[in-house]
Amino acid sequence: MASSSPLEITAQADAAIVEKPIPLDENVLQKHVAFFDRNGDGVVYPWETFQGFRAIGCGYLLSAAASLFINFGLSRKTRPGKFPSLLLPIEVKNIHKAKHGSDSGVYDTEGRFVPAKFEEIFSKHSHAHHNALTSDELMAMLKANRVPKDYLGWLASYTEWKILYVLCKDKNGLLQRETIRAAYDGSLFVRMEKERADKKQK
Ligand code: HEM
Ligand SMILES: [Ca+2]
Repeated sequence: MASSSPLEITAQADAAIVEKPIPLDENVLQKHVAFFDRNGDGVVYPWETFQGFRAIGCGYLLSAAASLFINFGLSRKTRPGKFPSLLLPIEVKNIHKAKHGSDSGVYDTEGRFVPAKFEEIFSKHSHAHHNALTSDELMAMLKANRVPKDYLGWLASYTEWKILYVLCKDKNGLLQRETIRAAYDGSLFVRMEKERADKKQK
């Protein structure tokens, strides 16, 4: 095995510590969703959502349920005009229109990343550890974000965060800050797919 030079090791460590700022004019919510646009044509069909879930290691049942639920729920909101399409396409460029209530506010109404809101997740809710959420802390955050009577928003937030937690908690049951950060811009999904493909090859 080739050994890394001290310079390379320092560079790797720096990359792990320093969070690269994302320019505010970049649409981070579109990046979150683009992973699921498997053929890159700007539209996410239910079978692409399914393939994306499978690619990051979810079982058939969860992937099937998620793709129906997500495309059914979001297609109409992102489509131009009044008429729904039976193929349930989600238009990536309009994904900000699919935002729901009772969320963290980390994506603004245009789908940009709001660093102050991201910091708030940890300043308000991570107590046991500096940069990670326990399962209980996550639940407390979801409850704190709830807008009264916004039941669909509660359900949407609950599923988003619970799936993230179940798939990506570490061996101590913690959802790390870095994992959450990478979920927002979708780089987490790319990494999970690659890790899974690498494992399969071995
Ligand atoms: C394993 C797959 C996925 C996970 C773990 C996941 C997780 C998340 C998380 C944690 C949030 C942040 C919510 C907040 O800030 O309170 C979020 C937001 C969002 N996700 Fe996903 N997501 C996944 C797949 C998808 C897919 C396939 C779509 C659509 C094609 C999608 C569309 C959205 C939208 C529109 C939001 C914004 C909600 C809002 O801020 O109101 N996500 N997701
Ligand atoms: Ca597509």
